[in-house]
Amino acid sequence: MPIRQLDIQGVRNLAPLDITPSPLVNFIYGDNGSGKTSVLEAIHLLAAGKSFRSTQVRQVLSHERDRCEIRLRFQRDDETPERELYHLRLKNGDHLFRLDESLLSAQSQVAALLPVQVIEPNTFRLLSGTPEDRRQFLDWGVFHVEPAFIEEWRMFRQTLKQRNSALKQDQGDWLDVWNSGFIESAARIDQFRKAYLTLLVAEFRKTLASLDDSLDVNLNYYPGWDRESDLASVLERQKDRDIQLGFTQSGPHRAELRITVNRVPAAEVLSRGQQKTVVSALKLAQGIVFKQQTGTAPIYLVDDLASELDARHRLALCQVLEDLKCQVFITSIEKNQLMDGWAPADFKVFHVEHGQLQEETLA
Ligand SMILES: Nc1ncnc2c1ncn2[C@@H]1O[C@H](COP(=O)(O)OP(=O)(O)OP(=O)(O)O)[C@@H](O)[C@H]1O
Repeated sequence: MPIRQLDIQGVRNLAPLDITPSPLVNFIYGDNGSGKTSVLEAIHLLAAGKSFRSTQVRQVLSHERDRCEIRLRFQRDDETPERELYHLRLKNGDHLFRLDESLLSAQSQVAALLPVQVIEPNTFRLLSGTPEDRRQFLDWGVFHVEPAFIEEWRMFRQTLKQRNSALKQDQGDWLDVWNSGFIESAARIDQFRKAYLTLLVAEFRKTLASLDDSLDVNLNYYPGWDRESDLASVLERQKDRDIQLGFTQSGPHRAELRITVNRVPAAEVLSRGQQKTVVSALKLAQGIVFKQQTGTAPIYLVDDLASELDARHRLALCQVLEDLKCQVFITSIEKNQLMDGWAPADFKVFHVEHGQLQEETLA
């Protein structure tokens, strides 16, 4: 799924840039504050519709400009023609996404075309963050390998909204109207998630072992309701409390991926570096499953590779990325932190200084 050409304008401190990345590994190095992360952030803004470090997209736009523009040409595989994705975002919040000459109505259309995975210094928050963070992680995988999932999820969200609205208006008698659709949709979402998890868990185990074979981490799926009961009985049992609270306490919107070590949440027992290793293994496993199911790998954005990882773990992570034969953009402060002990088969090096990005010619 490589990006063949990348053109960024108006993002943070970056001077307008237009580069032809390697279809495999791209090293980006430079001093603190030079603009390395901003390059990754721009790709993420187009591919995922948001920044991975600011909750407010507005912050990504250069102080000096009223808009940012990101344009890239990508190719799904060698057999398919190149296509162009374009994203325009104005300071007032207006934005658009375009594929070749056609406007796209939903960002999810871009996400489906250009799947990206991010490994960055705050990546460990997947373990310490909210159940919703882990649910979103799980659903990224389901969305990308099961085309029917997004529509099912949209329908479920709609039914949930209507059910919650009935609860808020204390219309308990109406709940049965929504319950059957809610339960059917919940069952389908649960099936999609479980099928995906079977694939993910197997790859996660192998990947974690190749990054660090001393870690023994378990993934447990909680569907969003008491596993011992069926959802219909749970809803019936919780009806009065749901009315009191004004929302539905159980269902696939409450699903979670529990990540534990000896039954204790991994975030409570693992060191920062170990947490980063586990989350990296999860994200790499998602890429491996994605490639198995679709024939092509996602693009990896690895920001500040060295943060929290020693040389051995860095090298192991890079090796998994190389084996996956995916396109990678990796940043680091020191060039040798990137290239020490690892010389991928095909790579380009870019240096960033005060927002200016230059490709280095390799001897
Ligand atoms: N909206 C903005 N407009 C212009 N400049 C900005 C804006 N937001 C941040 N900056 C500046 O742009 C630079 C962004 O740097 P970035 O985070 O990409 O650097 P980096 O090379 O990844 O640094 P580090 O190694 O410290 O993580 C910083 O110097 C920051 O002060």
